[in-house]
Amino acid sequence: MEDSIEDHKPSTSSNVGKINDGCFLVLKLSEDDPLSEKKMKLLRDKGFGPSDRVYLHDISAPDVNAKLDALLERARIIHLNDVELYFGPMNVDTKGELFGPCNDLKGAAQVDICSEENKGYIDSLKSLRDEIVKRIHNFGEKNTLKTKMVKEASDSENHLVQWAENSGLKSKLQIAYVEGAGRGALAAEDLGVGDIALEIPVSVIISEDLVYESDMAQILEKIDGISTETKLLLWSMRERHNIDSNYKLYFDSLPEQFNTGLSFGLEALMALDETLVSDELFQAKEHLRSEYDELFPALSISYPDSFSPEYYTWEQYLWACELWYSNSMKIVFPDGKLKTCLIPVAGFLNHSVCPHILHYGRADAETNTLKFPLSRPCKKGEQCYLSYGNLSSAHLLTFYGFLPQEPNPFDIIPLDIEAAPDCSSEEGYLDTATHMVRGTWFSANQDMFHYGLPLPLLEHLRSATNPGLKTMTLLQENLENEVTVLDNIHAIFGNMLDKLGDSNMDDRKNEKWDVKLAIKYKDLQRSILSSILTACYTGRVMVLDALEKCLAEDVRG
Ligand SMILES: C[S@@+](CC[C@H](N)C(=O)[O-])C[C@H]1O[C@@H](n2cnc3c(N)ncnc32)[C@H](O)[C@@H]1O
Repeated sequence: MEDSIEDHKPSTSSNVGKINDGCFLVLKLSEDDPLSEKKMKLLRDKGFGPSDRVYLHDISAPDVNAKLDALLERARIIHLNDVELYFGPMNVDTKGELFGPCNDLKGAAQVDICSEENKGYIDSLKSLRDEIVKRIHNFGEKNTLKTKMVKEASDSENHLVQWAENSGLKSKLQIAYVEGAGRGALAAEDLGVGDIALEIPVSVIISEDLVYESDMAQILEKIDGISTETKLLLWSMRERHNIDSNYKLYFDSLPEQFNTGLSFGLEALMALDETLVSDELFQAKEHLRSEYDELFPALSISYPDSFSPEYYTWEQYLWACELWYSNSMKIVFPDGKLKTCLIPVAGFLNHSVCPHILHYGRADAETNTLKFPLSRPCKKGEQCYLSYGNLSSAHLLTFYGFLPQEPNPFDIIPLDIEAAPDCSSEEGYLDTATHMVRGTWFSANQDMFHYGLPLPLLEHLRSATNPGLKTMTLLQENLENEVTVLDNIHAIFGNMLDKLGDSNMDDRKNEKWDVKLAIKYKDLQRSILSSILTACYTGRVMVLDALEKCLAEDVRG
């Protein structure tokens, strides 16, 4: 899984403070946040200062909602990542709506964390906390994915859980086979915000330490420039066949085949032609093949005892790559080191765009365990989802071999346009060289001058087409410019859609898992592009209507 630590580390420094005039909550934007300047601008636009306080004595029952709205709005802005920041202001400026489900949850969870740190002002904090939990609950109700259990866990999963429990695992989850995702973890009881779904002893986690303790370490040290990840990969290729391995039950529980994009056959690759994922997949596979060729057969010839040729075929190398790409997590250990790990039992957690578990990734030094706390409730029997990070469907397809069921706000289509020199604009967030679009269904603003399209892109093209024009006005020159901008966007994305070809020509009867997935991905990309074209079309109708009115008024004088 992705860099869980970076993804899940709150970018705030949040605090509960006390001075003479009372006890207060502060949500500060971290100075280390690379997006701090843009976020600061957004905070200012919304009327917030850099470190506003919310005094707890101000929070009386009827008032709690207004206070919480302000805190949440602040928290949401602080938690924006670059993609959300690019699209976000459009949502917030118009309706004060969500930036995205995960961001909203992060905002709420972060505010909630503050409340637990304080001993005084219990009533105020309690009412604030209750309201937050209520909102998280409502949010969860709207974002529940139905899981169909296919069958109960088999011996290999049960043995693994038993082994981990013998080493101290505490689990409130039940492993089972779920429809469309292999194994998954279901809540064994009703779980609430803050409950620990899993607590995993560090002793069962597979990390680089095991490589250093093995006989391979000395050989691997001699290889120039070899990464820790490759060392782990090579170690796991042999360890999976070691009948005396301490991790035998873990390796026994892994699938024989991973079915990620890296294993796509020719037909599936052809079906992906002209999609965003095509190049990414091709390059990833080329890269892995050249890495493999650099190491083998040389290592097996020089050290046949440690790198037996039967365990180090290309197919097995690819299997290990898929294992590490789809199952590893980055964890900060009690010694403070960030390590890429395989985590038995936690590896059964599936991903969701709207997950239950967001904040994990730092082992607890006191208990020497890794905890997976819930950021939103999960009812008994419901599947408990983890966030693998803010990942696009292209990435999930390539490295994990699935596409999320829910709309994914990180499914963006990038557009490389040089930023026009004069398009820095008054809006801090617009001075970007990388523009992008995503499905217009994520946009809260489909009105004139927005059309559900990203404002930075529109502003860029407006300025590039007619520099110095006062945009977003109902004046003739501006409206004519607007038509040109919409036509340009339509041409760019219409061309991309054409390249994807006719969906009726896709081989939908094909039974192969990879071809099916490839076609599903292509359909997704088509629907994003179609939504952009529809936005341009309806936008054009709106603008022409306004232009007609404008010209009629001019004629009337
Ligand atoms: C860390 S493992 C999770 C456990 C996995 N389901 C299993 O049976 O081992 C990651 C893999 O689970 C599957 N997966 C995760 N989330 C999924 C989802 N939302 N839908 C379908 N498959 C998913 C993908 O095959 C992915 O490569």
